[in-house]
Amino acid sequence: MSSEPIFHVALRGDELLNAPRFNKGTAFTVEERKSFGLTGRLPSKVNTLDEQCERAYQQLQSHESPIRKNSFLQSLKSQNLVLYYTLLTRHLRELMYVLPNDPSVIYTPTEAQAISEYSHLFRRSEGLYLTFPNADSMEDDFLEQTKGKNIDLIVCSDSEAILGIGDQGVGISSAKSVIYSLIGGIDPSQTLSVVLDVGTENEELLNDHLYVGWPHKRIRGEEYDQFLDKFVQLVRKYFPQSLLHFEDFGVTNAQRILKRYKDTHAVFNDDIQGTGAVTLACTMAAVGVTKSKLSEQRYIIYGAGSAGLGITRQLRDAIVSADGVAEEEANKLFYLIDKHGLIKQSLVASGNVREELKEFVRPDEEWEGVEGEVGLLDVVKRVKPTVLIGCSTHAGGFTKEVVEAMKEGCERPIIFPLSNPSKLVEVDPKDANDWTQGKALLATGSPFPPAKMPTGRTMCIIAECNNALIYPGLGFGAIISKSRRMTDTMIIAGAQRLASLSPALKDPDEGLLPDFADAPEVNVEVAVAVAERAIEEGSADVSWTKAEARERILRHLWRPQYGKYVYDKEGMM
Ligand SMILES: NC(=O)c1ccc[n+]([C@@H]2O[C@H](COP(=O)([O-])OP(=O)(O)OC[C@H]3O[C@@H](n4cnc5c(N)ncnc54)[C@H](O)[C@@H]3O)[C@@H](O)[C@H]2O)c1
Ligand SMILES: O=C(O)C[C@H](O)C(=O)O
Ligand SMILES: [Mn+2]
Repeated sequence: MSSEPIFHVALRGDELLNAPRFNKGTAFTVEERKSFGLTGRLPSKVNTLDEQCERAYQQLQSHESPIRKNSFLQSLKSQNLVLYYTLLTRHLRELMYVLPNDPSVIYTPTEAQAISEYSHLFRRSEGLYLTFPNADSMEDDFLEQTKGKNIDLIVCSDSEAILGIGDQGVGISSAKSVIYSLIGGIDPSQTLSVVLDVGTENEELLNDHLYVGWPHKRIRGEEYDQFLDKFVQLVRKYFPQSLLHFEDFGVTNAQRILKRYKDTHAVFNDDIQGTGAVTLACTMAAVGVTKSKLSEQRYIIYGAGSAGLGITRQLRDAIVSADGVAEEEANKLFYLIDKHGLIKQSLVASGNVREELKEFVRPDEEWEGVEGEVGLLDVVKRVKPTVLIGCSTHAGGFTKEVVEAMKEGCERPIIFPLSNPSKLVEVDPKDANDWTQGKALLATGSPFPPAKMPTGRTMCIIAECNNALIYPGLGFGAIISKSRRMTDTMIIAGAQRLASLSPALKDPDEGLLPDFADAPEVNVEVAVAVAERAIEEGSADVSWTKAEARERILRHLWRPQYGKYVYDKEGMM
């Protein structure tokens, strides 16, 4: 007999069919139809989940463009969660990764389009919308939405810096939250996605009468901080053991907010820490291929925003802890470039450098002889970096001259153009591969097809260095160990585990990071490493030991399945 779980459910009739978490559609059995008042509400055939999946896949295929497919899946999600996640799980490679001419449907880059067209594609609300003028009712709204739920994970965004496409007013939290369930195995009914609507500077949205967000200029300063703090305190009060994930906040808020709360709750900024972790893993794999150390590299970070600083700090911290280099010495390995050129002393004087970048400022003396701003090509030529990482949103910023200069400076340049979505990539990896005669070690932020090699091996796999390859596991590791903080050391442990799974370490012709199709297994490993570390360092709040982490994680992984329903008026709703 099957070990189908039994659920006690209090909903009946249309209410049950309209609850995506419980709806099974035509898969309700004859018995269930009788006890839940569904016999007359469904056609007679009882389908299996397999048959429903086959039908849903056919319907999905009938939509031609990725954005239509994305909308179809969004509708499916609002109808039947188990079917939605089953379909995604079975077609993970195709829907999450890239086919030759078809970009990822549910994530970057199609999700960027879905967010920018949010108000026009809008059909049904999901999660919690906290809008600035409704701040007075925030606690009631929060409780109304979370009543009876045991929330482990809250993903929030104020949408100021969505990917590289800027201020979108509302959007992203639910797409990031889906990845936690799909790849990380976190039960979707224990997650909450939150839109923090504090207005927008996006004129196009403000002038669009169909815009569904609050049509007002962005709130800033003290009022913004109070609004955000009210929300964070609700999370701490009602779900003290939850993980609070921040996504796509603007550069002036991201680091500041993380710093404010990191010692009082398990908070995580994906663009800073998730990106830092996945890029550290990818760089570790690349230096593994070149048989060198992190501390033996010279790094250019092109774009010193949230991701740029997160990556720099993560790499620096790993150099200090793994290679035993003093922090000040490690800082000197980095050259940060932003829109006004290299971050050096005279730029600080002109007020163009954020406080948090100060430890990475280069001395002016280094650049004597270069007039005005020091550009990327100047730095590449003079410094001969071995690693070039892009998180600038500057499409095409790594020109042929820059890439060729990288190759002149070292045998196997490590080049990661990480800006998303695909159209903002600093260099098409195919070009970088050609311009370096296949010598560059490449990874991108959005999925790209393999590049053809000029000689030797036929294909070069382009690793997808996207935080989604690691944040679900980092999050699960923190949640399962009931950690009250997400510490830097827990993140480094996750990144090291991910690096150890790099296919390129076994065969240098393979990708630097595992394929996204393997992301669920990879994230189990990451979660184990994080939970083990949390227990070891005392951040965890559980009675079990480090040796039990794997078994606990495997036992708690959520995977979509219907189960058998029994009507119970005291049951779930
Ligand atoms: N691959 C990933 O997992 C991942 C994760 C996070 C962010 N990203 C991508 O990285 C990019 C930046 O994201 P963010 O959150 O750091 O945004 P951000 O706004 O915080 O940072 C962007 C920075 O780039 C700078 N910049 C703009 N034009 C530039 C130019 N021509 N030359 C040099 N610097 C320039 C900006 O001044 C800013 O400091 C986005 O495209 C985002 O999608 C990728
Ligand atoms: O959303 C992504 O694809 C990665 C990252 O968080 C980003 O902001 O680009
Ligand atoms: Mn992001």
